[in-house]
Amino acid sequence: MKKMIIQGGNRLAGEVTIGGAKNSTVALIPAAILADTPVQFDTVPDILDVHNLMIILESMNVKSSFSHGVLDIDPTQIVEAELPSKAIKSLRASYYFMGALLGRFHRATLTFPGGDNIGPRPIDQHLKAFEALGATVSQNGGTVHLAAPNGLHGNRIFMDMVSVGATINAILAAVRAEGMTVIENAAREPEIVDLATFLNNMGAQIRGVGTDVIRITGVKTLQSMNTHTIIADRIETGTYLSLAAALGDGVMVNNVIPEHLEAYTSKMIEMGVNLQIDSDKIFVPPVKQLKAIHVKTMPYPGFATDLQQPLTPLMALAKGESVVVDTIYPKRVKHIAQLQKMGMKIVAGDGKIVIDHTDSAMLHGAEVEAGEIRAGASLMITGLMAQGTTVIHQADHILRGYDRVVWKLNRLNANVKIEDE
Ligand SMILES: CC(=O)N[C@H]1[C@@H](OP(=O)(O)OP(=O)(O)OC[C@H]2O[C@@H](n3ccc(=O)[nH]c3=O)[C@H](O)[C@@H]2O)O[C@H](CO)[C@@H](O)[C@@H]1O
Ligand SMILES: C=C(OP(=O)(O)O)C(=O)O
Repeated sequence: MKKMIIQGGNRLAGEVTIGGAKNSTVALIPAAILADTPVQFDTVPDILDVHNLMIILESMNVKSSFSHGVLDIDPTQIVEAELPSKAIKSLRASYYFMGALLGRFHRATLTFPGGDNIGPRPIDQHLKAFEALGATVSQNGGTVHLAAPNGLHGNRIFMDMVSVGATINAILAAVRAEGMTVIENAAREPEIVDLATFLNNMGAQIRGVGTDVIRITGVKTLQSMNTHTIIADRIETGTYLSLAAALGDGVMVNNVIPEHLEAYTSKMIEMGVNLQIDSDKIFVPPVKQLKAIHVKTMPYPGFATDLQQPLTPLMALAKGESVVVDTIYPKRVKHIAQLQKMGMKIVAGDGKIVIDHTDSAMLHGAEVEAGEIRAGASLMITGLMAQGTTVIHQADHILRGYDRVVWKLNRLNANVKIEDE
């Protein structure tokens, strides 16, 4: 495990460039094993999830190399093998190998995935989708066995709830199945559109992504002809927008898709942040006075659950009481006790999180723990705002999803380092 050490109190200024989206990347890498040719991705974020997915690929004799944001994957010599459970458990998205292996070999055996501990994260809708396509599902302790000896056949799948992961897994299993699959009540996140763009460019027939009805006509082969450029990470973007507003003297955030963040930027604007939004970048000027807001997390295009914690330090600066209701993960509260240790006035109860005005002079460095990635992001921003030294233990959670975060922050005039525990 690593720890992040922050000397707080510096004002930040300059430019930061956002990397490729974690939640696209972690679906694209498993999707690569559906190809009959080598594939290449660029603007790949340098995050732990990518390195762990590469370990999983290696176990199947799928060679990959990653340098300067370019990831090459050659799935042409893939073999069926036992997947390394430590790497599988290190991230959530390892469950995409269920859909991808099912699509490729018509069977898969995987241990349950890990990922952020943010309350219950069942995978019943993923399994329901696989069954609808003709797979049998059996579970044995922490292991899931999937088998479709007669192949996969397109079908109608109505998702009981809007799920990013289940929608992606259904796409991965259906893309090479026989016949047509219709996914209803599908999730509409931009990362799903990115995945479908990659697959369609290889010859897949996926229509309707970005709406709640996705139609997939199965194809026999997928062949990559070009490099796929991963979309910008909207959650990383939102994190830098928040920290720029909280302690910036003018920060330009480059490589942004503003349309993916409208629910978030509209809340920042409501708070009084005079964001200057351009086609692919956003300038955050120094902020004078902030108003309290109410936030309710929703599936896309609503306010993302992954952004409630990164916005929390900014809400603490606002005059009055801000309220967060996380409808996706009501138990996503791992940041609260840690932020209290740093002097923030924040409490949870009755299904909501209440953040009261905290003068930045009252925030002080402390020893805290990043219980999960976005809790870690809120501690990191608060540590930058606070006077003194903050040590964030379990910082691997942050490194799991924030591209070259120490380098990016220090270029903005922060004082941050990572050390082994
Ligand atoms: C790798 C990745 O892309 N992770 C994202 C993905 O996670 P993930 O794909 O795991 O999240 P889902 O969209 O599936 O979860 C949404 C809700 O549905 C519930 N549910 C989901 C599946 C299922 O089979 N049964 C079930 O009950 C979940 O408990 C949750 O309350 O979307 C989340 C919600 O936007 C984000 O926080 C994560 O960053
Ligand atoms: C919850 C998250 O990630 P994961 O689904 O990979 O655990 C996140 O990115 O905020």
